[in-house]
Amino acid sequence: MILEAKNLYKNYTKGNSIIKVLENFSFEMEKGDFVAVVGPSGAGKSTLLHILGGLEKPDDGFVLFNGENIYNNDKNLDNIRNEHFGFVFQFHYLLDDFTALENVAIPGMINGSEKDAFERARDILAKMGLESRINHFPKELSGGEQQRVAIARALINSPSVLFADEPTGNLDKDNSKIVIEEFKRLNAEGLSIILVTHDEKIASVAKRILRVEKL
Ligand SMILES: Nc1ncnc2c1ncn2[C@@H]1O[C@H](COP(=O)(O)OP(=O)(O)OP(=O)(O)O)[C@@H](O)[C@H]1O
Repeated sequence: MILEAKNLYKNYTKGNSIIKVLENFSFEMEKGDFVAVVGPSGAGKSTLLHILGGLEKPDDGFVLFNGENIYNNDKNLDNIRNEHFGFVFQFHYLLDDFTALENVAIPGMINGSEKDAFERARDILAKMGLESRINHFPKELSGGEQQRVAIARALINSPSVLFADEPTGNLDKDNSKIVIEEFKRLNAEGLSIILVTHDEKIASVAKRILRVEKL
């Protein structure tokens, strides 16, 4: 199993009230799986994705990556996140003053040489059909192109699991389609993907649908 959640609990407190988000939630994911997380607004989809991706600690329970408890120690968690996990969000968060190529290469410099990072970035962008856009700045790209650059950036350190939170939430129909095709291609190449969406049509491209309910 590449990713497992065991008996997760998560509450938030807002003033005097407690918002229960996860209660004894367990989940297993095999390598190469493609899971779409769907459910009503406020059901806890993003919270679950953040907990599974090592971005937010559960109140109780475990998250295991390749059998290892990711929240065991902070340094280990940083390593797992940087080396094995990739993230794509609804907004691309690209750096305005850097080109598409630089945006993708920069996080790749943590784990290798600058030259390698640029070569890998060029490669990934080319596979996404963005070869002619590598020297463009984010504002010179369409919404779909920007999001594909953000996906390329998430892939620069060759993650084993890609976490995506409403990656098409900000895109029109045509661009959503292009981005979703990209996820399908990456999954076909062996990447494990977990994707939050409220769009059933997008969820239908996944291998498996995980429905979360509001507690
Ligand atoms: N940091 C926080 N502090 C307090 N409450 C929070 C916090 N983060 C999330 N919540 C609450 O937890 C619940 C689950 O939120 P979450 O964003 O995970 O839901 P979601 O299913 O992703 O919703 P949406 O589809 O609207 O994005 C919501 O009621 C939300 O208001």
